[in-house]
Amino acid sequence: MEIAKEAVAGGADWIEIGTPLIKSEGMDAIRTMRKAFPDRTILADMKTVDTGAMEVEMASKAGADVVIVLGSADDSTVLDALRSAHKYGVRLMADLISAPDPVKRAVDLEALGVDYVNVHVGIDQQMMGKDPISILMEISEKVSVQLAVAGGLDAESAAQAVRAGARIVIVGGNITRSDNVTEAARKVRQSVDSPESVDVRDRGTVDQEIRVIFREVSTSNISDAMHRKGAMKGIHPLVRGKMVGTAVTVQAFAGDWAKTVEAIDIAKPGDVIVIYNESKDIACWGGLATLSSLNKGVAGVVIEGAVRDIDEVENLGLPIYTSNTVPNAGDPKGFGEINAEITCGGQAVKPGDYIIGDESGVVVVPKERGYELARRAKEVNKTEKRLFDEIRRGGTLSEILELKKWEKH
Ligand SMILES: O=C(CO)[C@H](O)[C@H](O)COP(=O)(O)O
Repeated sequence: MEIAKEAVAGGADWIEIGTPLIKSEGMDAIRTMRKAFPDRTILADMKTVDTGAMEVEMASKAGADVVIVLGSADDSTVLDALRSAHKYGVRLMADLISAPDPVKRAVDLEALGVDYVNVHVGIDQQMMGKDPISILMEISEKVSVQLAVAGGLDAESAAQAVRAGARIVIVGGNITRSDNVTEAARKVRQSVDSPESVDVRDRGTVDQEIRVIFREVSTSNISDAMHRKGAMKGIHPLVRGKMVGTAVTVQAFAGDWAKTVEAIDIAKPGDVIVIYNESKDIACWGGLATLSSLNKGVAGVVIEGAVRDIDEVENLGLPIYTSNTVPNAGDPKGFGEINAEITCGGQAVKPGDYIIGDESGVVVVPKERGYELARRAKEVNKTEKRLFDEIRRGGTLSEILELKKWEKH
């Protein structure tokens, strides 16, 4: 309710009751919003896939103005939902989420007579790098039904969406999980009203985008996004500093520092050297290796093993995370491997995996899930910012999360 009030203050015309809220609170969620916002359009995201007439009836009687049916539902469901919508005086929106051929389905749905077609990329799909704008552009050339658009939109993509032909812009997380909902809604409102004035940023390559996001989030956010996995055990910050990069791995053996130092020559700018050294009592890394790494633009070093020259490495400032420190080193004998799959801090690390370190420790993100987990960690980060804001207003974490209600039974 608070979020809805703040979003309306920022200029939202419609309030969408999202599917998770409907699943949690049922039709009461619609009734409550209808009562609180008599002059706003209430959109019930029922995502109806069967029994279209009954679900539209329920939502309309609870106070919805517009009800969402899945675009990929059978034609019989869409048609019966439409009959019910006409009977109860509400409008029907068909949502193209996960439709196998969204362009063709949009044409069909227009022919069936729906009031709106929603070009929607779902939250899980967004995490895999899908966005709705390109599909919207294609669809807007083929239909004249009013188009809505949803799927990870913010002020910038809202402007792109309007330029691409959307009449209704549905924004979820970038408003509801903002720490300033009114301001976030106001920015979207401005973009929708003056889309031509909004500049679209170049996000760079996927790897650049991943690194930017990992810089913005914490290792705790990433570990949450990985369902409590990914964190190295027994590895702590030695030289403090945020570290984001891709792994160059080293398997080293007790008393031998040849491969750890040769890895510096193989590393590219922005890489993190991740070392498993058999011994925690003989250092495989020190001041000279650290200075060499700085010359190569290495982003940081992680060592299960030992580091020495602590006064020097602290002055040099390259982020180093390790399990131990000792004064003595071994010799460069030449055993070991560079860029083999290793285990460091109890985590499997492959060359190219994303390695992120901060005050809480180090997490490993498999390279093939880099984009997805960066995006999911960002979502965790947004939720936490919102929770901080709510706790600042008074109350406790358990009250705000309704912990008792949601404990496992
Ligand atoms: O229906 C939804 C998810 O299925 C969301 O409401 C919709 O995607 C908008 O939220 P977001 O902007 O966070 O994607």
